[in-house]
Amino acid sequence: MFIRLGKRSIQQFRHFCSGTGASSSNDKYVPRRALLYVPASNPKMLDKAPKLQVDCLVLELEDGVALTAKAEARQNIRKYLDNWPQQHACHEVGVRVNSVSSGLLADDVTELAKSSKLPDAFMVPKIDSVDDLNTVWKTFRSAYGDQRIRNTPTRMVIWIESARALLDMPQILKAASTLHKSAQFFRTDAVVFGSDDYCADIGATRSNDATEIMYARQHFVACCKAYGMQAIDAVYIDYKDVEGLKKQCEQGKSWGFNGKQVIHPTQIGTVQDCFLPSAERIDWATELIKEFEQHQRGGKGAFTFRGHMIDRPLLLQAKNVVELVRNVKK
Ligand SMILES: CC(C)(COP(=O)(O)OP(=O)(O)OC[C@H]1O[C@@H](n2cnc3c(N)ncnc32)[C@H](O)[C@@H]1OP(=O)(O)O)[C@@H](O)C(=O)NCCC(=O)NCCSC(=O)C[C@](C)(O)C(=O)O
Ligand SMILES: [Mg+2]
Repeated sequence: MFIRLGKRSIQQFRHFCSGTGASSSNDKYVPRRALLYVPASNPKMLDKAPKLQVDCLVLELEDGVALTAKAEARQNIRKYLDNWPQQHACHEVGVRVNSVSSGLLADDVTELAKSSKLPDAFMVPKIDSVDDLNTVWKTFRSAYGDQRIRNTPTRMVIWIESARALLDMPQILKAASTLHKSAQFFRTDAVVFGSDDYCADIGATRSNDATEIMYARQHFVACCKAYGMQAIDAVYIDYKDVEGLKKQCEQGKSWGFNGKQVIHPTQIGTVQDCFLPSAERIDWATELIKEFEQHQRGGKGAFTFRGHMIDRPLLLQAKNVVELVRNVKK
């Protein structure tokens, strides 16, 4: 539904991917090429949400909602959960609650827990420390009760938005994985870079070419990938500048990001097209995996494919391409 590829590539792909499916809903790969914020204080935007052809919807309670509108926005999301639309065009509906440091998290979660429905993901901004993560867990346990938040398919997506958090990412991401493994709390499978808050934190001036966050973005990707999590790139706030958005998407993709945050529906197409592998790349991945398997059977670890030396790391990159395309199709 979301991709524009030749019929042949898709058929070739389907054939290739059969049998490589994820084992359970908890392990499922969720495509998050674009994450669109929908401020929950705006009923008109919420009404449109189910039809938006975006990989991931972020029903927003944090900075996209004024302090004076928080209570109403919480109720709007609770009602959205209660009257869960029969169909969504997206792969994931997440709710971005307020941060631990805001002092508003408990009120958010208490209201959301009144609904019997859990969203596909809870999204938690400004995770600054391992302590913040533990507070999130305790807040959810106290509002929902232990049983409702254990072993569910609901994911957690967290935001890194300060210098301290950026440097402490290894500890934070490790703690998120441990919380899932030891307490069966929501699985964290994606991390989002909150570059505007990060710039405010380090005193940088935000620019369209984003040189001020180059180091942070590259460090961020390395940490996400070290812990097996998707890396979601910065918002491009100049939402009418399509060329600038495209350029930043391409840069992020080539650095290893899996997707990008968007604030306006007009940004979705550019971002999702960019983060979808091209037909040539899919062909490369499909053929490479086939050849790798043949060489493995012949006892060879490294071999030449289309003029390049191929070994296991290239195989893993090819498998990422396969998995993304398989999951992007509903
Ligand atoms: C920029 C704004 C104000 C322009 O809003 P607008 O109404 O002036 O735009 P428009 O061009 O007139 O809108 C055209 C149509 O699209 C709709 N529309 C427009 N936007 C949306 C949307 N997001 N979701 C769903 N529908 C949307 C809008 O309702 C309208 O529908 P209509 O033609 O039927 O009248 C608006 O797009 C918006 O509110 N976007 C979300 C802003 C937001 O949530 N920001 C917070 C997240 S980013 C952040 O926190 C930072 C970060 C990550 O944490 C960190 O880097 O630190
Ligand atoms: Mg932020």
